[in-house]
Amino acid sequence: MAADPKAMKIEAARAALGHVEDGMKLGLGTGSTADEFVRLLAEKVAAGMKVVGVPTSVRTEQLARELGIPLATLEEEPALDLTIDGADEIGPGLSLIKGGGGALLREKIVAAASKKMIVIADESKVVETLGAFPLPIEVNQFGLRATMIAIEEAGRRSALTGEIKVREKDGKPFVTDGGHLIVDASFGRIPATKAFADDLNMIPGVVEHGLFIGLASLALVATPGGVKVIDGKH
Ligand SMILES: O=C(CO)[C@H](O)[C@H](O)COP(=O)(O)O
Repeated sequence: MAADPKAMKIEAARAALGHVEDGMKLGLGTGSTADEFVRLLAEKVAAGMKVVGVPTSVRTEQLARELGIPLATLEEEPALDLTIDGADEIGPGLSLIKGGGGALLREKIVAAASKKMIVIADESKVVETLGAFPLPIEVNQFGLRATMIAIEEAGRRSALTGEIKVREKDGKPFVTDGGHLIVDASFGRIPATKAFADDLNMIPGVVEHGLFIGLASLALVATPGGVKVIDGKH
């Protein structure tokens, strides 16, 4: 297989398609790798496969709609069979960092409403310890400074320090589909992932964070030598 990043994303997405069965209710992730899955799924739908997709972002909704995939909201289909999504980092036990595309809140809600979550990625996303990728944290706009201070304090309790900044797009604060802001925390390696995640969950202004722990059950990781299957124990 070529080491071209786009080709690797397509191969991971193609492998995920092998887990999709007729009649499934699917969570559709967000990002360039998830987009490749949506494109391949659309080909299957055009060929007669019956599925319903629940998108994790307005972006994915638009793509899936354009390509003719039948869609529902999570209100209409609150229990899903399978979610396929990308990740920014894949760590031990299939712990993940997500939110590089700013969709982490809906991605986590949809993954939690699914019997199974499969992560698709190229091998550059697999890490020994999460944290080289700045951790996206979705926060309420109200009380932003107080929330950022509380995030710094939570970091210090886990021996984590580093820059935290409000994500911008086109020179303005990036606003999520839910109307919140994203704070990216460049804390570096996060060994005590669960303890830090729990601490972040205690901050009232934190809507959700990009640490996904215990949600993914399988990762399909494209390498130049083929797609590697990682279960929850690597
Ligand atoms: O979490 C995400 C979006 O919120 C994406 O899954 C993550 O950023 C990976 O994206 P890509 O496949 O483009 O590398």
